Amino acid sequence: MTQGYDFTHPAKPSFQGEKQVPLTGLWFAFMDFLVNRLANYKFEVLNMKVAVMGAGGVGGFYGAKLAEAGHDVSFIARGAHLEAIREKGLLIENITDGTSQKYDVMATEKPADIGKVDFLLFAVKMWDMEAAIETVKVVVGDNTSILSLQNGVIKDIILKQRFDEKAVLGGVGYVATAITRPGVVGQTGDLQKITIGEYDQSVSDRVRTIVASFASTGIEAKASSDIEKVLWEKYVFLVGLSAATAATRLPIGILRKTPETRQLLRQIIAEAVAVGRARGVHLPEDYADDRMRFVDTLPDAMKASMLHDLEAGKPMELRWLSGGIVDLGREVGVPTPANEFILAVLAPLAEGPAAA
Ligand SMILES: NC(=O)C1=CN([C@@H]2O[C@H](COP(=O)(O)OP(=O)(O)OC[C@H]3O[C@@H](n4cnc5c(N)ncnc54)[C@H](OP(=O)(O)O)[C@@H]3O)[C@@H](O)[C@H]2O)C=CC1
Ligand SMILES: CC(C)(CO)C(=O)C(=O)O
Repeated sequence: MTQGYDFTHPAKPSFQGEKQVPLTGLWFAFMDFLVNRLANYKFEVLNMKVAVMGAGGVGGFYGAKLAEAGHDVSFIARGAHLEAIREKGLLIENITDGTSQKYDVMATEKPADIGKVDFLLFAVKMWDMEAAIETVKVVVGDNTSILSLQNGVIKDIILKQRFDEKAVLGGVGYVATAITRPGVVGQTGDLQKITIGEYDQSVSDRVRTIVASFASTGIEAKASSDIEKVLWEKYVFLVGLSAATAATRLPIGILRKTPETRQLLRQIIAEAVAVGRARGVHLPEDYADDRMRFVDTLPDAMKASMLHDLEAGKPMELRWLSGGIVDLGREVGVPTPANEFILAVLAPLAEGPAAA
């Protein structure tokens, strides 16, 4: 089955570039302009066979949207959540406005039941990643595209090592979701964005298909010709938000107005920006200040998912967030003392309280 998508949809996908540094920025702005022109033509979006590894906050949400867009989606889930999805379907509930939508989807703990897919969406917590890769290998064939919406940049380094590098797309999801009870993914607020792109900076049909599919469901979907930069834009912010909220067990409101914690947050972000720049990522030199202005727009009560995990007695993604910046910084000789401090303070709880 094929579907034609109308790019006059209100949630029209955007292919415009992010704020760029001069010269390199001009090149990427030009590339994104071309993509934008291309995207204004209708094209056939093939129906894809999709597997979603991890039916939690992110996998459940974005996977359900792919089903809504008409794709054949199967979820790999486990435990009580799997049983509930099988019995009653997957419910996406907006906690803020009370709306909900039920999706009758296929769910299994045995990926072999699904067979080879066109598209694999990868969305488990980082501490589950290696085991999940082993489990899900069976759905990956020669023509399978793989997109991880996990946080950070380490996820794609791992995926490129474990699968064909060309299969891996870069992508970033902005949404605030969690499993609120078995079978139910709760979304807070109305933030729902996604940006994806090819690592070789080309504009492929698979990127256009996935962007158009998400856009058709109302998600603010974009393609980028500099996906590495897009990943780092979220990474530097999230490393700061995770570190500051988890280390203090406080939401962002009080942290950003207390001078000492505001300064710590800015330093964590500035170190991450310096690491990214030293690795060739096109982040502006003053990007930490840009991110602090963004931090000032967040709701007072907002906490990063890492603090939610800490409060729920789960492990944390500390070693891939703060720890990732420390490791990636060491590789290029950039000191990261504030990130090292956070890593040390939270490390005893990183594997969960049971390990402490
Ligand atoms: N939640 C959010 O708002 C956002 C999260 N992210 C990132 O997305 C990634 C996923 O986070 P999130 O969706 O919140 O995580 P969740 O814990 O909500 O979902 C992950 C799901 O995957 C399941 N799972 C893990 N391993 C397997 C396996 N081998 N077989 C079957 N199921 C498995 C987990 O089961 P179980 O519970 O039994 O472990 C859980 O249901 C993280 O990297 C996170 O940082 C990015 C943007 C926003
Ligand atoms: C900040 C947020 C909610 C944005 O998507 C996030 O990714 C997280 O807390 O892990």
